Amino acid sequence: MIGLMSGTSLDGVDAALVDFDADGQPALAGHIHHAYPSGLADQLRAVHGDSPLRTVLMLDARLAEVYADTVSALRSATGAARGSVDGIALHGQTLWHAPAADPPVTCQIGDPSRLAEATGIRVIADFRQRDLAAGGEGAPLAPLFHAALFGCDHRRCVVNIGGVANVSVLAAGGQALGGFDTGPGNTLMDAWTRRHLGAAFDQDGRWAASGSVDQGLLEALLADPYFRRPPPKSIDVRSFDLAWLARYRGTSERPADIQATLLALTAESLCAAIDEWGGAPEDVVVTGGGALNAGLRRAIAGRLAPCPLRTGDELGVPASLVEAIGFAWLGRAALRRDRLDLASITGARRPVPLGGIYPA
Ligand SMILES: Nc1ncnc2c1ncn2[C@@H]1O[C@H](COP(=O)(O)OP(=O)(O)OP(=O)(O)O)[C@@H](O)[C@H]1O
Ligand SMILES: CC(=O)N[C@H]1[C@@H]2OC[C@@H](O2)[C@@H](O)[C@@H]1O[C@H](C)C(=O)O
Repeated sequence: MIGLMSGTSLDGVDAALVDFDADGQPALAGHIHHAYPSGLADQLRAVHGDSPLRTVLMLDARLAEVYADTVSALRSATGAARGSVDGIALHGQTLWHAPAADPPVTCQIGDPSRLAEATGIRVIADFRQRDLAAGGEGAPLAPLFHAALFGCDHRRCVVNIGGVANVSVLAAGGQALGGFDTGPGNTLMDAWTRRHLGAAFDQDGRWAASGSVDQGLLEALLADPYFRRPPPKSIDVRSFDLAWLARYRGTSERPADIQATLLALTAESLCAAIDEWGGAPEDVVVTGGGALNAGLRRAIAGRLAPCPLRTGDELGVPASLVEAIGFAWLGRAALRRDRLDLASITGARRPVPLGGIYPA
């Protein structure tokens, strides 16, 4: 199974070729990262609720081509024959996520029909829709595969730090007890870095480390009601953008101090959520692109101590590939027609099958 994940950071596509044993344990057989072609991330970032349908449909088709190129590059890198791949589990690109709207909606684009046609491999997509239809938030879906990948004999939290950060709460024995979005992951730090340094991200939080946390601003940001709302809960990445930051920020702060404060915001909101709803874990595993940020890892580890912080890599799963492997896991579940129980995570009313199947 191939898992394709393109997340809210808009940095490109993570692709994982995954084999499963009879118990559903994944083994990574190969992977690539395919950066979005120049300009595409900016086009995606510019989409908003009132964007013309034409713009959205063009991006839907364009992304399917990018995903097909990604699958082709992964097959070349691994030598995987078309016939040996059971399917492509496609997350797609989230454009809009509004579980509290009436009716609730979530939108992931990247046309699965075109991808099936271009690759000759069946595609499994639209994973979030059925959960939403069953009364769930539609996100996060990660706790189920976090349990399969990282469940163990003690209480554990698994954190994904992408554009948005989410946490999964695992019981001793590995069962997923809960999971929710904790708030911003890398999104605000990335946006601030793009604005002031013209770079995609703040490598290892070095720029943040050159500034000082503005405690007053940090407290004001942490007073946003989202952080105190009990789960189930999930967010659109735009809920925490530079316009949100501008509502709290004075005009005189140094940009590096703001960056230090944004890094502290990600770390503190995440750790406070674990304190409150994490079930007193014996360790915390960090995954996602944010796990590669040494400065952010230090801030989280310092705040969680003495509870140990481990990375996905330390446990044998590359941190930046967990979501792509996870979607392969969800693709396998869809082909098996498993009904997945997300009641304690997204709030879905009953176990439902996730994902639509687009035959080759
Ligand atoms: N060495 C590094 N230093 C700092 N930040 C890093 C580093 N490597 C990766 N990142 C961060 O990780 C981000 C990419 O993370 P990832 O691929 O997990 O996001 P995503 O899958 O788009 O997000 P989501 O989980 O929200 O869907 C980059 O935008 C950057 O902020
Ligand atoms: C709507 C949407 O795309 N949500 C993503 C996003 O990225 C992180 C966080 O917000 C999480 O809720 C989710 O992705 C992961 C894979 C999930 O569903 O668990």
